[in-house]
Amino acid sequence: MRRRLIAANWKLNGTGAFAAEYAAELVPALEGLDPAVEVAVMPPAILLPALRESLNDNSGRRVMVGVQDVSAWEAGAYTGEIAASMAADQHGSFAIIGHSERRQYWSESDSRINAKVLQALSAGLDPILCVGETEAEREAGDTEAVVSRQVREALADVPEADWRHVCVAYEPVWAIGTGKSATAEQAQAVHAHIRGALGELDPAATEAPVIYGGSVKPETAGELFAQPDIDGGLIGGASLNATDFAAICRAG
Ligand SMILES: O=C[C@H](O)COP(=O)(O)O
Repeated sequence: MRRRLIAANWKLNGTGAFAAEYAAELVPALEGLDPAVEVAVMPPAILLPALRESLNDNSGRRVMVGVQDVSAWEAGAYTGEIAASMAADQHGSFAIIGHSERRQYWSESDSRINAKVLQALSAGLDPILCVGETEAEREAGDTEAVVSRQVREALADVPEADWRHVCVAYEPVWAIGTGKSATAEQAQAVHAHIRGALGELDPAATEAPVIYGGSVKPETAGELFAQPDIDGGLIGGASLNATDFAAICRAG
């Protein structure tokens, strides 16, 4: 049985006070949630210790935390970077890697993303690798080729024993923050294709969860997560409201 994961990506939002209020609201709202559903929140890295602490204060230990990016390097003269091992040291469990905003605004290449995935795995973080096509690529009929390339290159050299720690997020770029989610059928088709691409890399990789991100809302989550190859979600805007995020977790 594959893992099921609902992850929040706060992007560039939040403060210590927001983290405290969020934890106090989220933990009771998740009461009774199916224990098989993993829940993780990725605040800006500087807020990770505050969020972890606030979750613990509210007995919210089942909610895991993580970061939105890690450095491709382990240590050294890389000003402004945060190493995967530092996030793990602060009790992070996950790292979003290769988000389309990082690919777009920081020109992250598949090979740089691959280095980050391998850093995360060796530090003991579970990478959530983001892949997805732009609107122009979809219109040109290139969706499958684009996500196949991203999966193949970003997940090169993953050790066989580490596949159980890898998660892929399919995030069509045209659906991120636009209010225009992929339909359940569109997403399911790409997820099935991604699973095939994972299998070509390594038979053990087909068990990696593939989650969907892009304008997921409490009202749309149920239909998306009911698809056979959609194992959860990576939630941006709607995750900033703890009540909405908890409702999305319940649909997982
Ligand atoms: O990481 C999350 C995704 O970019 C989705 O963001 P969104 O839910 O605001 O569309």
